[in-house]
Amino acid sequence: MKFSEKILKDSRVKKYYDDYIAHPFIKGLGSGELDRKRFKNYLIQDSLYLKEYGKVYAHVFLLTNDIANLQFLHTCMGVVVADETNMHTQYLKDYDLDVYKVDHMEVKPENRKYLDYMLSFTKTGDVKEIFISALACTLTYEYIGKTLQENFNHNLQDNYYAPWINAYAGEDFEDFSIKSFEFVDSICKDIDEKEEEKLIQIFLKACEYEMGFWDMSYKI
Ligand SMILES: Cc1ncc(C[n+]2csc(CCO)c2C)c(N)n1
Repeated sequence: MKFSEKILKDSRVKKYYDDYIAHPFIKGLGSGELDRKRFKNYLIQDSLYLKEYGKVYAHVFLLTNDIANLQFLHTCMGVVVADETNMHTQYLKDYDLDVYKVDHMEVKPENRKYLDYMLSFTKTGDVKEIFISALACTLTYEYIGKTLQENFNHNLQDNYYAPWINAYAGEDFEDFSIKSFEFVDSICKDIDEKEEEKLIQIFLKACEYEMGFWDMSYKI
C-alpha cells in the first residue's frame, strides 16, 4: 500500500476528520449560520497563517533538485500566495480589510504555535518531515470542503460561505491534493515502518493544530 493511502486509512486520522465535521465553526460554515465576527477572526488569522505557510513549501523547493518536483512546489507556493490569498481578499472586502492591512495584525498564539511547528522541520532539512507537516493543511481542507458540499448541497446557493466550501470541494483543489499525494509517495517510497510511524505522528500533530485553529477561530 502506498504511504499516502496508509495516512488516509489511519484510524487516528479518521477520528480527527470526524471531529472537524462536528466542530461548531465548520457546522456553521455548512449551514451558513456561522457568526460573521467569528469568520472575520478566522480570515485575519488565516491570512497571517498563509504568509508563513508558503515559506514551508519554499523550504522544500530549496531542497529539491529535479525539475518535475520543482514545478510542483512552484505550484504549491502559487496555490498559497495567489489562489488561497485571493479568496481571502474577496471575503476581507466585506470587513473593509485587505491582506496589506492584515499584514501588521497580531498573530494569535494557537496560530503561531502551528506555524512554528511546521517551520521547526525546516531546520532539520528533512524534506519528508517538512512536507508531511504541511500536508494536513491540504488534506483536511479537502475533506471538509467535500463533506460540507455533500451534506449541505440543497441550500448552498444562499450560503455566504459557499465560495469557501466550493473552492475546497472543487476539481482544481482535488487535482492539487492528488499531486500532493504523488509527491509524498515519491519522497517516501523507500522508508521503513518506523519512519512511516514517525511521519504519521507529525501528520497527526498537524491535525491537532488544525483543530486548535478552528477552536481559536470560533472563540472570540
Ligand atoms: C489553518 C489553515 N489550514 C489549512 C488551510 C488550507 N490551505 C492553506 S494553503 C492551502 C493550499 C496548499 O496546501 C490550503 C489548502 C488554511 N487556509 N488554513
